[in-house]
Amino acid sequence: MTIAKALTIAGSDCGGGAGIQADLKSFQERDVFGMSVITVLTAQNTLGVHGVYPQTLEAIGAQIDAIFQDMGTDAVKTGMLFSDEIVHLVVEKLQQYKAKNIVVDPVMIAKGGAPLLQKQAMDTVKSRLLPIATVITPNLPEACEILGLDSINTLEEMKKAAKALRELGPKYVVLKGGHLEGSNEAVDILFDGEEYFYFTAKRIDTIHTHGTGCTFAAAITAELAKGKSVHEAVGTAKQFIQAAIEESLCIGKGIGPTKHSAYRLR
Ligand SMILES: Nc1ncnc2c1ncn2[C@@H]1O[C@H](COP(=O)(O)OP(=O)(O)O)[C@@H](O)[C@H]1O
Ligand SMILES: Cc1ncc(COP(=O)(O)OP(=O)(O)O)c(N)n1
Repeated sequence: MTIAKALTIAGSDCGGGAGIQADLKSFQERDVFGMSVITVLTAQNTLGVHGVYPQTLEAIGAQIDAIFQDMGTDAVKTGMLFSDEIVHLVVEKLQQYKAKNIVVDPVMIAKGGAPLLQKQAMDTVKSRLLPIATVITPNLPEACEILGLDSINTLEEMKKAAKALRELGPKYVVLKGGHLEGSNEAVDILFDGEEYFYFTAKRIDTIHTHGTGCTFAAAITAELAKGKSVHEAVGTAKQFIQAAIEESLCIGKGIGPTKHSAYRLR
């Protein structure tokens, strides 16, 4: 019996809503065998990030080696990489093992405002990580940070930003519109270098959106691992995250997580 395999290289969210935990839940829901490399432990809950504890480069490198020297992967997602040294290491290892189907979620700031990527790492993300990506999935604040823009406020500005992001080297850009204000719709734009594709869903009125970015990018990764095209993968991931937000969970005192099993249980 064979099964598609996906690896997440990301931070741990002990609260279970984002990071490694959200990724593994999403892989499982999409019937993909999930594996993980933990870059950073966070002490985190629905109220915010209370501590960040990076793992040693030795520990991160050994986890990546263990997976690629034995099981291999059909797709890889990167999430919270935190420091310049970790970004360098992950890029080198992914190149060494010729990893395919690399989904880069350029995680920078948590919804509560906590920094998840040190400022010094930004140049390396741009010059080394984005160029090896098959797909990148920035949200609007991340796109602004990468491109040095003050804000992105309209779909036209999103299109321009997606084009500029693609010039940094990834094959596909999925620019997420979850943060676009004043719209009844949550619109994500996929740009493949030639055409723009719109993935549109009704905006759900809830505060419980902790981990939406991780969950969405993990669902894309799972579909790529199964051999789906990027367009198909983004379409499925959009339905997956929409269901997860529609049934999001009022757990904890702050911004609750989404329900990863919602799409499967419909
Ligand atoms: N309130 C919402 N209703 C429907 N979809 C949403 C909502 N908020 C975010 N999304 C969708 O969730 C996915 C993750 O987007 P976003 O929240 O922008 O990412 P991040 O968690 O990285 O900030 C995207 O597909 C986005 O369109
Ligand atoms: C460990 C860890 N990784 C990533 C994030 C950011 O997750 P995201 O899906 O962007 O959701 P929010 O945290 O912004 O709600 C995280 N918080 N922790």
